[in-house]
Amino acid sequence: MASISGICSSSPTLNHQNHSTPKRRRTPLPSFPSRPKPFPPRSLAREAPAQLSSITKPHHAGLEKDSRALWHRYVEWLYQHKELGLYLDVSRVGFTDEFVREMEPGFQAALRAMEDLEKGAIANPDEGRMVGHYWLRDSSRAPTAFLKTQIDNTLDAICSFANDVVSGKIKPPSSPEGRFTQILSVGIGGSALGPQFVAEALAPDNPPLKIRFIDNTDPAGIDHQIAQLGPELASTLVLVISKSGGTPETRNGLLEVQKAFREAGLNFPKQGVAITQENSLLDNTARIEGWLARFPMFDWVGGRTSEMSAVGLLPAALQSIDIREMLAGAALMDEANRSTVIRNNPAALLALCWYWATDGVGSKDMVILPYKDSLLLFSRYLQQLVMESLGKEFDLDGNRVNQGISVYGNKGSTDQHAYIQQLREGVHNFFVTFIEVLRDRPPGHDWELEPGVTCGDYLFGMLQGTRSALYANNRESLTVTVQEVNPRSVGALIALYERAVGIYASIVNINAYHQPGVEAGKKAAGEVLALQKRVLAVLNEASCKEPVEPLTLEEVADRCHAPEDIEMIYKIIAHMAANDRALIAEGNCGSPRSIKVFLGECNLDELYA
Ligand SMILES: O=P(O)(O)OC[C@H]1O[C@](O)(CO)[C@@H](O)[C@@H]1O
Repeated sequence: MASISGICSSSPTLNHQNHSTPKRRRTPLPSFPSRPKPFPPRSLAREAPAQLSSITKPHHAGLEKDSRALWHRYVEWLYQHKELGLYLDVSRVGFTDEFVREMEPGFQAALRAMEDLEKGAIANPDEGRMVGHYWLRDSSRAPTAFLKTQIDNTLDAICSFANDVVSGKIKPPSSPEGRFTQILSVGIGGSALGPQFVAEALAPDNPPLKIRFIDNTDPAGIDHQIAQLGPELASTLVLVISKSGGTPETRNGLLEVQKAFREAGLNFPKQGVAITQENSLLDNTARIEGWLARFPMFDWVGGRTSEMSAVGLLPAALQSIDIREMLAGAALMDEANRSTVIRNNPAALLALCWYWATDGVGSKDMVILPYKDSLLLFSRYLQQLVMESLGKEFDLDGNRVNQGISVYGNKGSTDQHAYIQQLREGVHNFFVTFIEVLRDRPPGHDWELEPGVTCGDYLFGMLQGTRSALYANNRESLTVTVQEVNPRSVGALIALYERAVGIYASIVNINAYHQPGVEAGKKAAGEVLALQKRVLAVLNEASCKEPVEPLTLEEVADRCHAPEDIEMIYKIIAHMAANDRALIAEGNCGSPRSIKVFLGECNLDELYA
């Protein structure tokens, strides 16, 4: 059907790479810049601490280098959560006692704001919403009995559904195996990143159901996931996850999966599960079509803090991950984070270090380096949690602040052989968070690959060596240590960062719980697709003429009444030409003015519609 001529058959301009390292404005900083004034915390606790004057970094020559003094600082500031076996070492961040004193009133106000938030205050003023992800792991804190019951009932429903699927009580309609063997999770952003991180961190080597993800509207990526499932599509449970129930990428993923089911002669509704807000488009579709199950996503849980809702818990439970342990770890961490003493409150300590390291304006990037393969996706998970929460143009008073902290990372020691060279010696625009896991392997599995040395000792040595080498060059770092990667520690890590983000946002006076910037891109994407429809209509009209009338790009733009959109029209045509779309583009894509375009087929129905 498609006919392409000229060299327009390969799209010259459309491939924009997604880099995991976000681009950011580089602000030249003197080696020890003045601290900006901390913004008086507002949001919920509106009182501005009177003594928050300018907070300045002392003009000493560098970080503490005397090893005894450093050891003293390490011991003095080391945070330990005994029950969780979690430590936070902030000794390699150079904040001073004076800085902590000056920040104290701001932190107290932020902690009061957090207390109000947990009691059900409208903490997301723009959207008029409560922010209740903390209730998910301790429903007794929910502000009403109704919400408590909703949380408890949903958790019970998740556990019972997962048990029934894993045990084979709930069966796929036409699988020879007689039980579900695969999960295909369709969702994006907060509806994918938590489940991906947790699956990578905690799924057993042979889970009862293996999980794979469609988290984009990339047709090749979708095809790949479906092809990998092969005949097991018949025993695949499809989780469609979307809080709003209307996200285009997720809708497209669903439509593509439904098409694959039709082509395989399978009955999609009997294998489909929706996780979404009540009465969303997705919820209504699932209800009307009679999908296998539906689980609620609550209005008061944001996408990026939804890992402990059905969004994260259902996929985890289906992989036999102990979700009650995850919740327990998060609840213990939440409790610790309610301390009003900064040094006893790990989330506040993190926020304090972020403020110090980034001057409270995001002047340095947060590099997350877990020394454990299973925590590989933690940095990607945190990228959304931190950047979507803190990356805001305006503060709560409407001042333009362009806040945020850029997050990237991968894993150690792998990154030693990639970008650590630059961290040690290159541009000084970051601080590092090491994630250390004390237990190398399950007990009884270790062996010495050299006398007295195990593989895990090497990993440990690499972490310690990198930390020391960075510090020696005045590069600041934090270290979070856990005993092992298990549901409890992963729950605690998620809770730690969720709260640190909330506290930090309060300190810099921004709304951490909305994402107005995302809408601009979504709206623009919608406009491009609308323009594409107009381009097709104009081309159809010209192509239905006798003889066919090939059009230049200028002519297409004029007839679309969109001369200002000519570049976008060129890109639309190049994209369609590269994709066999019954479009004939003659000329050279490298010289857009030479292009003439028409359709290989004339659609009279559309013309006279
Ligand atoms: O769960 P939904 O409504 O499909 O949204 C997915 C993601 O899209 C965003 O709204 C941003 O576009 C995220 O905040 C969210 O996690």
